[in-house]
Parts: sequence; structure tokens; C-alpha cells
Amino acid sequence: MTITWVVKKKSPTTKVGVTFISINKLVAIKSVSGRAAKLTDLVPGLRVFEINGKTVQSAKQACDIIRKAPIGDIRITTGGQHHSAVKISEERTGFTIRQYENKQDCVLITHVDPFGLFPDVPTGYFLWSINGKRMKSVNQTITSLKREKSVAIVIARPQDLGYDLGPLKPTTVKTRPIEGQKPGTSGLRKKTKRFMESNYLENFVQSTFNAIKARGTNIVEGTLLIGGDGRYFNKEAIQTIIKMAVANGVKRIWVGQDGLMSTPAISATIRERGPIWQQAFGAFILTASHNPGGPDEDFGIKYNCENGGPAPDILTNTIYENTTKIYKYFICPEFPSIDLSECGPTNVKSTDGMKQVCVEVISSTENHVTLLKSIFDFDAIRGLLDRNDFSMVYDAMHGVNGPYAKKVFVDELGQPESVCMNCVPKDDFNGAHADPNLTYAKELVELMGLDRKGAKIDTGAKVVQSFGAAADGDGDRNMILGTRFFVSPSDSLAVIASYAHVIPFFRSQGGLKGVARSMPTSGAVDLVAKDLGFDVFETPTGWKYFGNLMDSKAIFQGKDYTPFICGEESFGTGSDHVREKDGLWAVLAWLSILAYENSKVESSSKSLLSILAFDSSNKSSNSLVTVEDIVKGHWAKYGRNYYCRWDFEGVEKAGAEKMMDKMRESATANTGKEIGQYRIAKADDFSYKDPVDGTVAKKQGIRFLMEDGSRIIFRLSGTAGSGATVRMYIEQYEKEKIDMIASEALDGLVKVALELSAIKTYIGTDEPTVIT
Ligand SMILES: O=P(O)(O)OC[C@H]1O[C@H](O)[C@H](O)[C@@H](O)[C@@H]1O
Repeated sequence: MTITWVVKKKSPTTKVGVTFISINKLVAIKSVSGRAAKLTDLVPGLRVFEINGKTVQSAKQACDIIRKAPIGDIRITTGGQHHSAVKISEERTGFTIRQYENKQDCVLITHVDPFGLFPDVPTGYFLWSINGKRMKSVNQTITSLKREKSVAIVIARPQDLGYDLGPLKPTTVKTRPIEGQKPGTSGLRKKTKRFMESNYLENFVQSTFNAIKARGTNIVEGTLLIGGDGRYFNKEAIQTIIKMAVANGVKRIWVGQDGLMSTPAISATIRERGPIWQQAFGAFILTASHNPGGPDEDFGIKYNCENGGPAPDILTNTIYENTTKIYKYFICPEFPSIDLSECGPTNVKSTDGMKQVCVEVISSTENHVTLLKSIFDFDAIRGLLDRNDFSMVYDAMHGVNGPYAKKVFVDELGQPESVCMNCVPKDDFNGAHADPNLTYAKELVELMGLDRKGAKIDTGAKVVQSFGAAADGDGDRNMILGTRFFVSPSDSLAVIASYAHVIPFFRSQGGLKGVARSMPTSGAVDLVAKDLGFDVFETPTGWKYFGNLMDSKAIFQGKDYTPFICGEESFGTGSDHVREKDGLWAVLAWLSILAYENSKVESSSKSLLSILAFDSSNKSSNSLVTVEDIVKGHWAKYGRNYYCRWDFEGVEKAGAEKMMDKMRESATANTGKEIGQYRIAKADDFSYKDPVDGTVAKKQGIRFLMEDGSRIIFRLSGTAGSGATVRMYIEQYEKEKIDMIASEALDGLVKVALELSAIKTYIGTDEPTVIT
């Protein structure tokens, strides 16, 4: 309510009995005397809006207007809601006050006694002045209250001072676009030091918020999830993202304990956690996956959407566009840093208590492990693990999956801690390359009796474990090994698909309906699909392409391809239980297959392997059906897709791109060409039209498809940290000759590939850094 008071100015110099005080850009009445005091309720503390119809913003301006006004009526318009004022002659004020931590020269009223002298003063306001004197400290205020006989206080609404939100108050920070923030195959990856540069992380995070808001994501109602693989800068980045999320309007945030959460666990948590009104609308995942970590190595960030899957191309493109035209970001600098070491909620309120944000530190493992338990028969797996002739080791390579492995193998499946190798997450992965392949998982590979080419080595009298598996930094990749035996990821996918019915998740839903593989992954799974009648899809590299197929019915109202299994040659396997590849899922799938086959051998009933080619009846009733038995049984039934990938890491980008351009240009000319013992049936640059949403992805890899079904593929890595990485994929199918050594079987085709690409001319070498 506003009231206009009329006081008289009797001569050019007479005072009208009203003095003023400034509070920021507001004006309040400081004191009232003489005739003016007779006007009922014109008291100190009322806010002054206008004098003689002019808006006032400072005490000086108010005085000037009155001084310059002609003799006669002066009209002072005030509002009563903003400030309260009381004249007293007693001592008991009924206040509790404290210094306001975000602004050290302000006194905040934290409690008001309803029976005290100022019952109408709301808490959360500032005690601005007493008898016209600005109060800057609690001591000064107490002294004044005690000393003055009559007290007129002016209080200020926090929002009038711009302090109302306190820790929730957003600040706008000016920035400029930073070059090179285009996400690759799986998010933005750069050197950690680059990410630590001023505004680098902030620009990307703000661009992501801008993109998801424009897409209609309701970030105010849902929950934002944040977690990472624990690499260097993980925790600092999380605190920054929390502060930016709050400034952008997010009210509920979940963070994995210690800042840790594997990529599949993030996907599971988005999909599974909380009542519908709390469910996560998306997640920031801080990882550069299998790239090395540490201050001099790589850092990364990616965004996953409400279905738990990686942001689709359309969104990452918008994020990138936003990074090229960003000039400001929002952050709450006064939001407290959250202690990530203990699970539980921290509620942070605005100073006026009107707004609240909850940051909850949640278990990193709980949602994912609960989901895995609902997919697999843990009792059956425990039966296998408890056999005297079975042993296993799981190498988390110091990545994020250590705590998950301990939870599953030790807590749930009752195995000794020794099953878990390198299971303490480290921010530099112990100086190693947390990539589960024959080269980088060296310790495990040797333990399992293999060399870096996957050939058996002499382990002497040492007993080699029956089963070995490894994970990458963020826990979405897997490598499967048997005793002195390597399972290629393409074969692993095909074997799991052929055994899907032994896993309750698939069996209970009427069996598999769809399978998919990335284009460079071998066609082994296609043969299973053809045999067992599932739909099969060949997609570009990148897990995001599988998501639409999994959601074909639920989101796109098309044909239902779920339950669904998919995989990539890059050591990724998974299903529609989440929208990411899932390293532990693949390991449990293999243990389920082994448990199934071994329970059959034990009960002497007919084994699936005997239906294939491996004849379990030749085994003594107690001998273990091994990983090698299962894979060889698979080859005997379906034939073998000999396969290898050569990586040329950290080569010069320009040369690598030139080589790809040359092969692209020569595709038509190469089609029909004979080279060595091969004839090229088709050479092209793979492009993919998504059968679900119709989007087209071009330039996804140069293919040489031979008439006999063999394939040579070249593509540039989309995840390389610096320079370029050329990947060369070689595949040759043999129906009968399944017992050759892979490198020997593929020797001829490798030579053809080196010749067709003229790789040495372009990148200066034809020696790979990694062979898988
Ligand atoms: O582009 P590349 O380096 O070959 O990496 C390809 C891989 O990148 C990430 O790990 C993605 O999550 C995978 O889905 C993809 O297969």
C-alpha cells in the first residue's frame, strides 16, 4: 500500500521535518520531527517512492527536490511493506542477529521474537540503520540498541540490496567463444590443462544448458545427475557444474559419492532412480573414457539425456554451435562447495528462505548393481564361482569400476577380495592407459597366459585363472579372456547374442528381438541373427546410434526391437537395460553363459555346446567348460570371422586426413579392382540413414568390401586426445578353417590394406602402435 503525505514548506529555507537515508538505490525515512511527526504513522523506516511526483533513488536527491520546491505543499509518497520502524523506550528488542557471511558489512536478522518489540519485522531482512546510523556489525548494533533510549530502525529487504538469494544468487560472467569445443564420438575431450583454463569448462557447460533448455528440457522440475570416472580435475569440475546448474535454475542435483559414477551406472541411475517427479532429466559425465588421466593427460565431459543415452547428434551439434557464440555464462559463486565424501542431502536456502536447492550425494553403485541383479541369475553365477576348478580375476585398471566390482563379486557373490585387481580408483589410473585391450591391459593379459598379440605364452607351473576380464576408465568397456585365450569383442557380441536365452532379462521377455553392431565390428553377430531370426543393424561407430533402435517403440512408436543386444569392436557390449555400453554387464553375461554350460555338464544333460560342435560328452562330468570351449563351439557352428584392428596413434592430422580424402575420391575407381587374391566388390564411404528417425550420418569410414566377403575399413578415431589416430580394421570370414592363428590368417589382407591406403606415404609409418 502506498500513502501520500503532505507536509508544508513555509519558506525557502524551512525544513519540513523529514530526513532521509539511502539504502542502495532506495530511500527510506530516517527521522521525523516537528509538525511532520504529528502526521499519524509517518515514521522512520518507511520507504519513500516519490516526492512531488518524482521518483527518488537517493537521500540526496530527496533533499534536493524539497530544497528546490516552491513554498507550499510537499507530497511524499511512501510504502509501508518494505521497512518497519518502531519508536521504543524500553530495552528488549527480541532480535537475533548475525553478520551476513556473504557481505561482511551487513547485519542479518535471523530470528524475531513475536512478543519482542519488533514483532512485525520478518526474519531474513537486514538491519540497515538505527536512528539513521548505518549498522555494519553485530557489536555496533548491540551497542546502539543498548545505548539509545528511543530506537528507530530501518530494515532492508534482501532483494532490494540484491542479497536476497544469498548462496543461490546467480552472477553473470562475461566470456568469449573458445575454439575447438566440438564434441567427438563421445563428448568433448581435451588435455586436462586446457579444461582447467579460465572459462573452458564453463563455456561448454553453459552451451549445454542453453541447448537443453531450447530443446524444452524442464531443468527446474527434474534432477541433474553428475558423476565422473575419478580422473584428475573430476572433483573441481563437479563443484563448478553444481554452481552453474543452480544459477541456471536446477533445483535438485545428485552427485555420485566421491564424484564417482561409471558411464553405465549414470545411464542406469537416470533411468531407475527416484519417483517420476524427481527423475533425472540428464547427466554430465566427466570422463575421457579410456584416454589416460592426470594433469598432463586428458579430461572430458559429455552429456546424457533423459533416456540415459548419450546426447544425439542433433543436440551435440546445437551444443557446439552454442560454444561458437557464447558471451556469458551463469554461476552462483557463493554456493557452498559440497562435501562429496558422505552420502546424503545438503539443502541450501536463499537468505530469505524462499528458495531451496538440494544437492544429494548418492551411492555410486547402488542403482546399477540393483539393476544388474534384476537382469542376471546371481545364484547361478555364484554356483560357478564357488566351484573348486573355477577362478577369476577382474582388472578395473584403477578406473571407476573398482567399487562396482567389489560390490558385485565380493559383497554380492561372496568371492575373496583377491578377485578384484587394481580396483582402487586413481586420478591418473596409476600412470597407465585404462583401456582394456591386449596392449594396455598388459598385467592381466600376462596373468592369463597371453602376449600382446593374443598368442598363448608359456606360464610354466603357474596356474592360470579360468576367467579374466578388464574395464576401462569409466567402466563401459570390457575385455573377456579365458585361460590363455582372448575373445575378440566381435566374437564376444556374437556369443552373447547366441546365448541370450540363458539370461533371465531376455528369457522373461520372450527372447531377443534385435541386435546391432557398429560398421567396423565383424559380421559374426549377423550370422547368429540370421540363424535365430533377430533383426540386425549396422550403425556408424558410437553408442548413440543404438539408442534410437532400443527406443524404436517406446519413443518412436515404431516396431519394437527390444530386448536388444549391441556391441562394438572397441570393447563395448551391452543391451537395452541401459543406454550405454556396460562393462560389468558383459562380464556377468559371460559368467552366466559359463554357469549355464557348466551346470549342464554337471547334470550330464545335453549341452548347447553339443548341439553346436563342441561335444561336452567328451568331458569328464566334473571338467570345466571353458571360455575357449564356448568360442570354439561357436566358430564350429557359424564359421569364424578372423578379425583384427591396427591403430596408428598420435599421427599428424593433416596427413591422416589427406589419406582418407584420397581413398574417398578413389572409391569408384577402386570398385571392381583386383588386388592380390582379392577383388573389390565395392569401395565406399559408409553413410547411415537412421531407420527410426531418418537422420543421415555421412563419412563414417572408408570400406573396401571384397567379393569373398572380406572387408578392409579405415576411419579416423573420434576420441583421440591429440593429433589423429588412424584405425585400420581387417576381417576375413572362413566357414571351415577355424583353427588358424588370426595374424597369419589375415596377413594377406593386411598387406592389401597397407597398399590400398598407401599409409606410409601419408603418415610416415605402417607400424601400428596397438593391435587388437
Ligand atoms: O572413435 P574411436 O576412437 O574409434 O572410438 C569409438 C568409441 O568411442 C567411444 O568409446 C564410444 O563410446 C564408443 O561407442 C565408440 O565405439
